[in-house]
Amino acid sequence: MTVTLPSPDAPLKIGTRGSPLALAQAHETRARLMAAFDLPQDAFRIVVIKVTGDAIQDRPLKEIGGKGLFTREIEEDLIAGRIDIAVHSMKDMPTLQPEGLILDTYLPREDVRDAFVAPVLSALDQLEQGAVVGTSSLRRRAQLLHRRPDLNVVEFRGNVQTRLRKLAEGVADCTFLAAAGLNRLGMENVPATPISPDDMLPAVAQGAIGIERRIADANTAEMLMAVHDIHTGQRLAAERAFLLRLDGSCETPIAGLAQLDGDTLHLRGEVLRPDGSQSISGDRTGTISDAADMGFDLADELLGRAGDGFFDWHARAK
Ligand SMILES: NCc1[nH]cc(CCC(=O)O)c1CC(=O)O
Repeated sequence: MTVTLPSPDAPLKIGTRGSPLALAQAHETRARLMAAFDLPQDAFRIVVIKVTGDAIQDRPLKEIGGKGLFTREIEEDLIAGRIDIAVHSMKDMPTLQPEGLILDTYLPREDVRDAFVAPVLSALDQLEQGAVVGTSSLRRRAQLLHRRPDLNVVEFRGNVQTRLRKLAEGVADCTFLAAAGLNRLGMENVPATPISPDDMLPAVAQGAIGIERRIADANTAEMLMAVHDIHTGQRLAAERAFLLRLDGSCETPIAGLAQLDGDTLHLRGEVLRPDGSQSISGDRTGTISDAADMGFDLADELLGRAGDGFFDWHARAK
């Protein structure tokens, strides 16, 4: 099949949220497509789409509830043809997409680690007894409380810039941000120390950008193959299968990371109680062709070890 390339007269419309990080990811996608096909910048149009999750800033996400708070409007525009592709942070994406859409193109993954961000301190163990940690991530909250039950975790919503401002205002002693986000925003000046995945296992798909499209749009599928990163795809296949089997929603503290060593895939996963009182983790090693099965298998093991009742808060929250 020959690809019909976009042009300034018929640009490819790239849908994205309007946060600085989302825009940086859309710009990276455009730059990679421009390079792959030797296209000018105006062969693309970046379309900023307002989503519910960004509009409501004063309430915790779990109170607003509902799935797809950051994606629904974008996916509606994609289905309706108002945009041709949508660019997402893969870690914010549900494991299943709406009918007619597919999310199987991934750009090369950035740093997967979480970073410890504090004006003065450089590591978690330097925090005083009872120190205040700002985060809106259930996973980070549970992982921190598991290690340091004395910490005082407070809700910290908003985009990266908002959280850094709150930190500067002294609302919390420290916060945690994905290193990938800081790198993509070029924020080298932020006092951030990356944490080894051995100490804090990242969210499934952290650091990966995904590009969603209409299944029926064969031309776009062909184009996107030129920017897809196979290794990221193999790692996310394992991680997202793990998440799918656990029925991961935004209400469940889950962590997962797959790493490649040649053709060998190593997957680690963790589930926690939201209050940090229990953490259950495990790992699998296999070949890349078994990626999804490794994810399902590890999830089954952790579910079995967790036993009845472990996920009860999840049922209650629904
Ligand atoms: N939930 C917000 C979100 N979604 C993706 C990233 C960072 C970039 C990435 O992981 O790809 C962030 C911010 C953060 O966790 O600090």
